[in-house]
Amino acid sequence: MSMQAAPVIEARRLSRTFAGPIPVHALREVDLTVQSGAFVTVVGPSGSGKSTLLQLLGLLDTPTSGSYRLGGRETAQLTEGARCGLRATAIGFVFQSFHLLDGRTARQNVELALLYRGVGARSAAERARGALERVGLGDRADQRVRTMSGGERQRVAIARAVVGGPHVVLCDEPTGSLDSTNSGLVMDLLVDLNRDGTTIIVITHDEAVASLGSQRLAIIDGVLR
Ligand SMILES: Nc1ncnc2c1ncn2[C@@H]1O[C@H](COP(=O)(O)OP(=O)(O)OP(=O)(O)O)[C@@H](O)[C@H]1O
Repeated sequence: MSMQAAPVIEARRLSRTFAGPIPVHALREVDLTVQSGAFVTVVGPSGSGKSTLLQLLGLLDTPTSGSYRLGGRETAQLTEGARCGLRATAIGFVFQSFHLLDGRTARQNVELALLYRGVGARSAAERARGALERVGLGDRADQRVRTMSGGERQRVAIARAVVGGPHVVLCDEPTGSLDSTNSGLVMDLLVDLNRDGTTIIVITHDEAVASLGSQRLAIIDGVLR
């Protein structure tokens, strides 16, 4: 009776080689299928290809070979403009070092994600406030990010990542700059968002974070399994 929806992510034999005197095979024929609502964790040692994988999945880099479908759409032939557009609407990013505008308020940071996509100012302000409430920072919306703790900054970054309703949220070592208390808060929040239906992919060194995954993967020397 039920029809299987297309996976959010479908990578087939995805490879990325960095050219040079000695070429680096950072990713080797990676196959990855992520269904809507999954919580994927990827662990691997330094240099194993984790960031390269996330860059490809986030349309920040293009594969040397292989196919990558995002939200049912093949991405290989997209123009740079179309890639940017798809990245802005389909993907939320959370980085280890937050990548926020420190001189702006929490709300301004979250709003910007919507304004870039052409959402009207008033609607953007409302949705930003809602997203900040969702991460427990409703009362901090007008505080400058510069004056916030690392844990609070990461929650602002998560609000920014989810505010546009992306297909998937990609997290690169989201707890890497946090102490254990704040790591715990951020992990709880990611689990919570996933329960509400957000598809999440996290790359991490942290076994505690990895253990949260419903789909747990490891990458070694560019090979994912
Ligand atoms: N732009 C680049 N040019 C050349 N080599 C690169 C480039 N980016 C990554 N590499 C190489 O590709 C391999 C995988 O790197 P990647 O950053 O994906 O690893 P990682 O698992 O994320 O490592 P870490 O945990 O230390 O961040 C490494 O050998 C790295 O040196």
